[in-house]
Amino acid sequence: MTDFTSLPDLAVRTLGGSVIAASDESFAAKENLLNPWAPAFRPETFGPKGQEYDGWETARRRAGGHDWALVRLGLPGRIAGVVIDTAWFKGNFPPHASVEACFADGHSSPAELLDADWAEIVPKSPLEGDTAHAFAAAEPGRVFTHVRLAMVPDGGVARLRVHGHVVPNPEFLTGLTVDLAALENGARVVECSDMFYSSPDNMLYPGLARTQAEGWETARRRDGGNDWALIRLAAPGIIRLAEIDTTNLKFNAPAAFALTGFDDRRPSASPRTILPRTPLRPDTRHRFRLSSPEVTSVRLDIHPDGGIARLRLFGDLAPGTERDLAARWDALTQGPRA
Ligand SMILES: NC(=O)NC(NC(N)=O)C(=O)[O-]
Repeated sequence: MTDFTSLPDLAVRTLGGSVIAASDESFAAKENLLNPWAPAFRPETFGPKGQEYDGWETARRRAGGHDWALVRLGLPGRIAGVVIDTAWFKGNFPPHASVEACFADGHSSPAELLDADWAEIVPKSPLEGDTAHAFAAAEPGRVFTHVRLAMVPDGGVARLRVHGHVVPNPEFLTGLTVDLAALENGARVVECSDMFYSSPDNMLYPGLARTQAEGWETARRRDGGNDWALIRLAAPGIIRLAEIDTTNLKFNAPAAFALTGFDDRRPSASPRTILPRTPLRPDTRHRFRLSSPEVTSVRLDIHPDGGIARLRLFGDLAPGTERDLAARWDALTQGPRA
């Protein structure tokens, strides 16, 4: 079962993940585990420490024991599955690996995390060389903030991907005007017409897109239709400012876009136009003040096709939502908030 790989990678560096400690990284840096790009390899790149790898690689253990790496997730969430990718590690992959996860509120140090309540989410499992192994996670209903990868006994792993559902801490949403479309607040693209070049979730990532590849880009459309993406918002809310950014899309920005709102709490309610079809410029951050009705999801139509670097939908939570978010957080983190 590998369909969880379409969920966001909660550990990836571009969402704020960090390898905060490791038992050893003699051959290759622990930070490589969370690189967003596909693992690369060039043979015969021998440095003073050996062949260079785009992954985490430890020394050959001679005294027993095993190696481990401690990862702070970029975003707290429910983990559906992990991918342990041994790409390019052919004679030096670990024969076994396991993954544990824990929840820690605040900003815990590696030492403090030793006492956390660790749950095994992937039991000790055999690995192959040069292979992406997808493991469904145990405990998919709990919110976790950290994971610990164990390589038994030693070796190299190119990437650790931790796919799941973002569960935002309500403390950072309630009483504030927030980006209701931000991945970090719990929004997600749930359907789209095309993701030929890149995933539409990219539009919801934090910060600015550095290149065209960090946004959403569709193939050239030849059928007279238009591309679209449906975004489930972080929470029901009223949108006050829409920002649509075509930065880096110089020759493949859409000619125009439109936003339509839906209220999934009232399935019989008709879709509401939030912004009618509006022209777009290439390589430009466009901003529009507005006041939408209460909505739970928004469809972005782009005409006819092309790329979008970022979509931001700033607004206020609908009344009553704050209580629901707090109740969900308390239930999934198992215990009342301080
Ligand atoms: N040729 C290798 O890759 N050797 C080893 N690793 C590195 N990085 O040189 C090893 O011993 O695991």
